[in-house]
Formats: sequence, C-alpha cells, structure tokens
Amino acid sequence: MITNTLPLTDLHRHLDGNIRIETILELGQKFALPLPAYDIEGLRPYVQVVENEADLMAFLSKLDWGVAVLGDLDACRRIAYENVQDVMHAKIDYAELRFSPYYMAMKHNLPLAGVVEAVVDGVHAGCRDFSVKANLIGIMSRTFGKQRCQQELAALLTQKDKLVAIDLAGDELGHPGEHFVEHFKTVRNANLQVTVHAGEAAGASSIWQAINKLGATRIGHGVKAIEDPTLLDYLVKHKIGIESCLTSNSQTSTVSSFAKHPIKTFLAHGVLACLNSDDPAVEGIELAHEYQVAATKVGLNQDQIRQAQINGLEVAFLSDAEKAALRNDALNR
Ligand SMILES: O=c1[nH]cnc2c1ncn2[C@@H]1O[C@H](CO)[C@@H](O)[C@H]1O
Ligand SMILES: [Zn+2]
Repeated sequence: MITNTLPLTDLHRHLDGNIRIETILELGQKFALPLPAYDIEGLRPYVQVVENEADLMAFLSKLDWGVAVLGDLDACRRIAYENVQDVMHAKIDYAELRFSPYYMAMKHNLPLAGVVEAVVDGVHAGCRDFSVKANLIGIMSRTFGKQRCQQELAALLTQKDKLVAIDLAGDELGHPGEHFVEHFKTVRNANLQVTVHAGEAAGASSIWQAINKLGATRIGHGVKAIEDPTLLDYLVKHKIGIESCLTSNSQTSTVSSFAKHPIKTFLAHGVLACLNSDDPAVEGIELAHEYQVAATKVGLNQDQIRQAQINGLEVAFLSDAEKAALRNDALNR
C-alpha cells in the first residue's frame, strides 16, 4: 500500500487534535482539573470519535478536552514533543504539524506568544531526539472570530521564521473566508505560505475564495471541489494541492460513505491530492490506516495510491533540494 522507496508525508496533521488520551489523564491530574472520566476507557468516548458525528462542529467538540488540560506552557511543550514522537512511530518521513495557539491557550488564559514559543520548542526538541523531519503551520481558529484571529496571527508571527505557512481552521460555515482577507494580506507580507480548510462544511465557492482572496496554494479537505469541474481544472493547472483526510471526512459526515469520497475523481483528473491524517488521536487512526482505507474502502488502485504519495511530497512546503534529499533517503533505505 505505502511505497517504502518513496517518502511518506503527512501534511495535514493538527498537533492539538492529537493529544494522547494518557496525557489528557495525566495533565488533568497534575492540574487537578475535573474530567468526564478518570480512566482511559471511560474517557475515550469524550475525546475520540467512536461513531460518525452529525457534522463538523460535533466532530470538533471532541478536541476540546485535549486542550482543556493544557494548564501551563510546559504542558504545551510536552504535547508538541509527544506529537513528534508519534510521527516517528507512524514512520512518517516528513510531517507538517499545525496548531492553533488561541485554541490551546483559551481554557487557562495562557499567553498566546508563550504557547507559540512552547510549541516551537517542543517540536524542535522532538525532531532532535527522534530524528524526525517536521515543519510547523500556524492556525487561526476562525470559530472565535476575526478579532481573536488577529491576536492569534500576531502571536504566530512572533515566531514566523519557525513556521512555513498559516492556515484557517474551525467553523467554516459560521465564519466564512471573507472575514479573513486582511489577515491573509499580513500573512503573505510576512512571506509565509497559505493553506486553508475550505470546501469541507461549505461549498466550492469557499475554495475559490480561499484561492483568489486569501492566496491559498493548498486546500485542506477541498471535498466540495467535486461540485465544480472548472475548479478541478484550475486546481490542476495551478498545481494547487488538496490535502485529503479520508477518515476525518467520514467522521464529520462530509462524505456519506468512503466509496463516494471524491479523491478518486481528483486523482483521475490530475489534481495533486494527497493522503493525510487530520486529528489522529481524536479519530483513533494513524496515517497507515488512511492508506488502507484508500485501498479497501475508497477503492483507489495501487497506481492511484502511489500517485497520492508522490503528490504529498510534490505539494509539501519544502524547497526542491529538501524534496530531493527526502526522495534520495527513501530510495536508499
Ligand atoms: O477537520 C477539521 N476541520 C476544520 N477545523 C479543524 C479540523 N480539525 C481540527 N480543526 C480545528 O483546528 C484547530 C486546532 O488545530 C481548532 O480550531 C479545531 O477546531
Ligand atoms: Zn484539519
């Protein structure tokens, strides 16, 4: 399924959507916080999707306990560090880890710039200790509105040299991309790349908006691009990558079944779609599982799966030299 002689990438992976259940328990105890349960199996249904959710927002509520236990900056550093260890265990050659500092900070009023620094620190230490290659993407959580996102962006930009891109995530229907045009002007002026969660809860117009008004060169999910053949042509022509997350799309009821997932059409059309995890701990999956699902449930053939793996490196926020080095390493292992 996964081609061992090609680099394996995970470009769409929320580190604050991948907090280990054991860590939630430990941090909850450390900060003497009330939790809905005090053992792993009791806690699981509160922090992990056990059955598909009705919609995106119901799914996203499962991430809330993980960030609720981030009682100080050390806790933020710890979960960032553990995320890199998880990348190593998942045998991912290159990961782009994304996080929303306001989402991590909000429960305990942590300083936003401090959270960004702690995450940068934890990921850096993890990459060193576990020999992992990773970059960071900063998220503005649209769910909390324009103003909060301005604060969040300002905090992220204090470490802009440690980030490769900025993303917009959260409630796509309640907070459309039009509210964030100014934010992304700032992002582009800071010379950061742009990827946007679009066409997940909202339609194809949200993807057009992300490209034309926000400057996105990659799209998170982009499921609804399937509704617009002109958009598919545009994605191909401009080499705009689609970060597909199969299990996530099923769990948020964005697709009604795996068999109906549009990635098959995207790949047939020549769109640079790739396979990614999204929120591994919340979904109860790892990246290898997504390759399995692609084969057995979505019905991609081995050539299509291989193409998706190639696309992951192609659209990664890396230089040509970095991509070549990863290709070389994979070929020679
Ligand atoms: O699949 C998703 N779609 C949209 N937003 C998401 C998804 N997964 C996580 N987040 C959002 O990303 C931020 C944490 O990194 C939070 O705003 C969370 O709601
Ligand atoms: Zn996501």
